Amino acid sequence: MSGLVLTDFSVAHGPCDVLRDISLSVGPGECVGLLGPNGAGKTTLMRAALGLMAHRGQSSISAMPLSLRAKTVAWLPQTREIAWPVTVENLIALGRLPHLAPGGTPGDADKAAIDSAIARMGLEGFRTRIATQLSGGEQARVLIARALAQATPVLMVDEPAAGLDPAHQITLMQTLAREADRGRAIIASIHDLGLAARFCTRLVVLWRGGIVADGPPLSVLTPDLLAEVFHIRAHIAQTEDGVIVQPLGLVS
Ligand SMILES: Nc1ncnc2c1ncn2[C@@H]1O[C@H](COP(=O)(O)OP(=O)(O)OP(=O)(O)O)[C@@H](O)[C@H]1O
Repeated sequence: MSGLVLTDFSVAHGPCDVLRDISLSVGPGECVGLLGPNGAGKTTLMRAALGLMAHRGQSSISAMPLSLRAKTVAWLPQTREIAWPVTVENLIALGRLPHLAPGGTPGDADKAAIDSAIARMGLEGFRTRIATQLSGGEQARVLIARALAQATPVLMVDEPAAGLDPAHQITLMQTLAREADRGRAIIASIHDLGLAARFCTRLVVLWRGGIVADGPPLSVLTPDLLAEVFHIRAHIAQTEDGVIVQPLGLVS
């Protein structure tokens, strides 16, 4: 199974580099939480790595031909847009398109992948609902299910927990962690430090155009880093349920 390798990777918006000379490798089995304050470049990094934005340097994914890219990486963008009033099941089935022959229809393996994604996102009762008529959080779960149904070795998701209630946030993060356990490479931008610390195997922090920390959650989320990068202090504890990170207040 493949992952993502970025080498000397830089991205500019206009004349300014948002990201400079980043090197990052994410392999099978890793669930990487991509952290950083607003505007740090998390979305930019993922979109450029996918080949959706111009960049300098190398991305192992953007270098692939389009047909291979669609079989290699599934992408959940930050802006959840459902363009057509299709049923939930048909929308999730779109995740199988890269695997179908031109003009082909879904076979047993495709139907199994769709059913599995529906089950993992708890959407059994929504199959025949019109996707555009769902709540924001329900639509987010449908789009995550579409990405899961794509069954790619790499899953890149931009703030996947945004808009989900606590139970569905935990379900989502458990699902991502399980997908990593099964050998996928997961890259998830995430603002909730508690969810990131508890469910990700590795955290990568973007700040001022570069990676300023990269490693296991407890080694990354130090008081100094939280103060300098996020301007917060937090309670951090290792419990039998995992790492807990609770922001407490601002530091100047
Ligand atoms: N199309 C654009 N044109 C010019 N600047 C842009 C454009 N898109 C993003 N930027 C700038 O690039 C920087 C990085 O944006 P990006 O969306 O990657 O950050 P982010 O870390 O994902 O932020 P957030 O946590 O707020 O979603 C920001 O300063 C943003 O204002």
